[in-house]
Amino acid sequence: MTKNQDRMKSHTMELPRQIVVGEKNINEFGEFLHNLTKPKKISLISGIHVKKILRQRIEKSLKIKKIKFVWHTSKDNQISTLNKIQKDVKRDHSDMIAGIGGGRSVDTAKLISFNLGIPFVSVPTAASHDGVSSPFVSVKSDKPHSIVATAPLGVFVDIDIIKKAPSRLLASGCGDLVANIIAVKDWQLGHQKTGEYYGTYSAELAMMSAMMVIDNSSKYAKNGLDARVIVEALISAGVASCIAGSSRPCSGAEHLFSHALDKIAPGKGLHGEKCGIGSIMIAKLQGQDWKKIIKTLKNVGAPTTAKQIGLTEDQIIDALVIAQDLRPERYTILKEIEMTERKAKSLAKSTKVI
Ligand SMILES: NC(=O)C1=CN([C@@H]2O[C@H](COP(=O)(O)OP(=O)(O)OC[C@H]3O[C@@H](n4cnc5c(N)ncnc54)[C@H](OP(=O)(O)O)[C@@H]3O)[C@@H](O)[C@H]2O)C=CC1
Ligand SMILES: O=C(CO)COP(=O)(O)O
Ligand SMILES: [Zn+2]
Repeated sequence: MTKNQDRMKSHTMELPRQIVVGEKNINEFGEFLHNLTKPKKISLISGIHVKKILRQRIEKSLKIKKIKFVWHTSKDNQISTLNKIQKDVKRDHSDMIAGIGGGRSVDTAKLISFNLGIPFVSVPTAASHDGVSSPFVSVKSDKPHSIVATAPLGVFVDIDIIKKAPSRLLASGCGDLVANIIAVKDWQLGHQKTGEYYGTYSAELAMMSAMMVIDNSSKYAKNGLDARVIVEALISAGVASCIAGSSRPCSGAEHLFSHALDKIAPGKGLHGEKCGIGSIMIAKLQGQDWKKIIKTLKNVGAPTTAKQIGLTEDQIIDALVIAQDLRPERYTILKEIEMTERKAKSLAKSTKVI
């Protein structure tokens, strides 16, 4: 095998075996699982709001297929919560796990699946970010970025549920998609400057998923967001990460900014909202059309200023200053400039983020 082929080999990861995106199809969840691996017992991980909405229909679909089930509640991102759920899931002796909900529940299922070596399926109930089909998990630790776990064996989406989720979550998903424009540009820069692997196909797939929002955003401003387009774009972005073997096509300096805010102002704003705001400022540093990013985010109802997500000027400035140090091995445009407080303030002001 040539050196390049070998490098390519090391850069790909498993992909979901089956992705179903339907409408009012939650009653077919049991059949989906039966066709996937014929599980005898499944551990269901969800939050309290989502469980209330879906419990009846999910249980009915499992009973029809004679799949036993145990529910587990994901209430926060704490490692202690995850460890407790993992201990309980282990006692289930199930042969499948499901993460049902937003990123928190899907991430919890993803990490427990990886730790216990039990396959999992992702059942996103909100199109809020691209972790739905990726192998990456955002764990709360001193390393504030995602780590590799395992991709879902299957992804099951009921668009009707996504549509009925709080609209803020769908807008947040758009922010995470727009971020790909910045991330790919940073990946190209890293490839030029350090010779790191650059996967054209996965980069173009990530760009395509971002353009699905950017090209349609004025239509969304008039007629509302198209949940199917956005969730399929997020799935494509997650698949792009799988193919790239890293979050590189979907995470550049704008994500470093978001992770910095996770440290500076935990709980303020959704992941995709912070990435969207970071995209505005980093686009300007990259010489990209940052005004077009503001227009897109406004069209989809995503925040474009610190104030809109309860952040102060100083928090934005501090996040820009520390961002690159959170992941020194990931080359981004922030490595090309010394981001002082003065420069950070001027950048945030000139893009109307503060
Ligand atoms: N793996 C990855 O690549 C990434 C992972 N993440 C992680 O994802 C999490 C953020 O995900 P995000 O989705 O933004 O936030 P959450 O998963 O915290 O979901 C936000 C809230 O929305 C609720 N919700 C979800 N779906 C519905 C619905 N259909 N109807 C009503 N309420 C609903 C949830 O309810 P309930 O409480 O019942 O769950 C929760 O209270 C963080 O933990 C972050 O670390 C972020 C980026 C990337
Ligand atoms: O959020 C992600 C991609 O959208 C994951 O990226 P990170 O690797 O920066 O956590
Ligand atoms: Zn993201």
